Amino acid sequence: MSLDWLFAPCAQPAVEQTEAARAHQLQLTKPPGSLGQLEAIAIQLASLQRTAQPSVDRVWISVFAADHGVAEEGVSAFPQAVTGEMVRNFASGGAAISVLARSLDAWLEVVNLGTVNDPGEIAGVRRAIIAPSTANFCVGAAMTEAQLDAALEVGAQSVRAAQRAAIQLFIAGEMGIANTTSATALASALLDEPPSCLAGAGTGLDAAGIQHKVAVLERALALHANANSVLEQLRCLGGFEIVALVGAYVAAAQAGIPVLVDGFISTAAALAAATIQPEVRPWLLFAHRSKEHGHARLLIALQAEPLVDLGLRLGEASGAATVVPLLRLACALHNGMATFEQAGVSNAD
Ligand SMILES: Cc1cc2ncn([C@H]3O[C@H](COP(=O)(O)O)[C@@H](O)[C@H]3O)c2cc1C
Ligand SMILES: O=C(O)c1cccnc1
Repeated sequence: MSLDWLFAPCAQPAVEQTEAARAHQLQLTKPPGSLGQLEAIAIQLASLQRTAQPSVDRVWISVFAADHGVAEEGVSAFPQAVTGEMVRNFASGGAAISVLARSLDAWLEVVNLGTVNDPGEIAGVRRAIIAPSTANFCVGAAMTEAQLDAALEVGAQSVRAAQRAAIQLFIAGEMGIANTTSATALASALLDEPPSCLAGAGTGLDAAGIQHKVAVLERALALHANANSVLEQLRCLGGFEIVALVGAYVAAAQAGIPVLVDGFISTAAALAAATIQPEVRPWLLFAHRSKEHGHARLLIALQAEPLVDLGLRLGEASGAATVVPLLRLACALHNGMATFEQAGVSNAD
């Protein structure tokens, strides 16, 4: 499989719609700028959707699930079997993201890229199995080149499915025990910062657990010190679900679909995507600041100002889904408020 598609150009936001939306906001019956980030979101969505009337009624959520070889180093508070068990829970409607997707009337696609405790064929799960797990990246590369290509392609396939459903906003999330270790390794490599500055509690490690995680990460980063392109860093340190997120973000930007990014793991993937192609960056909106320690640092690197900080640290796309109502309200205000002229309200002198 060729990776040529990954370097195909991204869509361009519509500058004229940015200007028109900005001018429109100034006409609405409120002091200029008083709706803060709600104004900025509406303007950004108008530009990305190339319309005077932005909307995020039609939302797509893909959750990519996969297991990690590095779990055998004891870096998570939970056992590896949880990944496969949660795939079943996503599909049967009991997971946080299942409830959020239902409440938002959003499409929910669950994608299994490889779980040790494989739930098999179940309704509502797309099987895109690459291997039961990545390899332990403390011992060797997490995956082969062919597996990297395949995982990127799985993410792009989700975007194509979302495109067929004519969706207006793409969200992706992840599930994979030990994937905060993989995401932290990736963040360390991309930012060239020590893991001690980025590692956090994940599912709930205590201080000693985090110290052990840092030691594991230091070993892994030393082993893969020669990985000096983003794709090589993804291959050596990534997970199948993280690589699928990268593929999805690039494909969404190429397709001209706005993306709402979730928490720490998704943001690490977003940084990888924007490093592969800087033109991905304008298509990304950032939902929330996760409680996971390294997230703030990743957001700074992406010059991203997330909309909320609710102390979330779940993943699964749950933080992004939680913020969709705010995006809908931003659009409703932009499209529905009266202008000074329409309402007969006096504007500033
Ligand atoms: C029941 C359960 C549901 C989850 N949903 C997301 N995660 C989150 O926790 C995992 C990452 O944390 P760590 O690196 O510490 O393993 C990922 O699966 C992530 O999506 C979950 C974790 C658990 C236990
Ligand atoms: O912010 C996240 O994405 C996150 C944090 C902790 C555990 N899982 C995911």
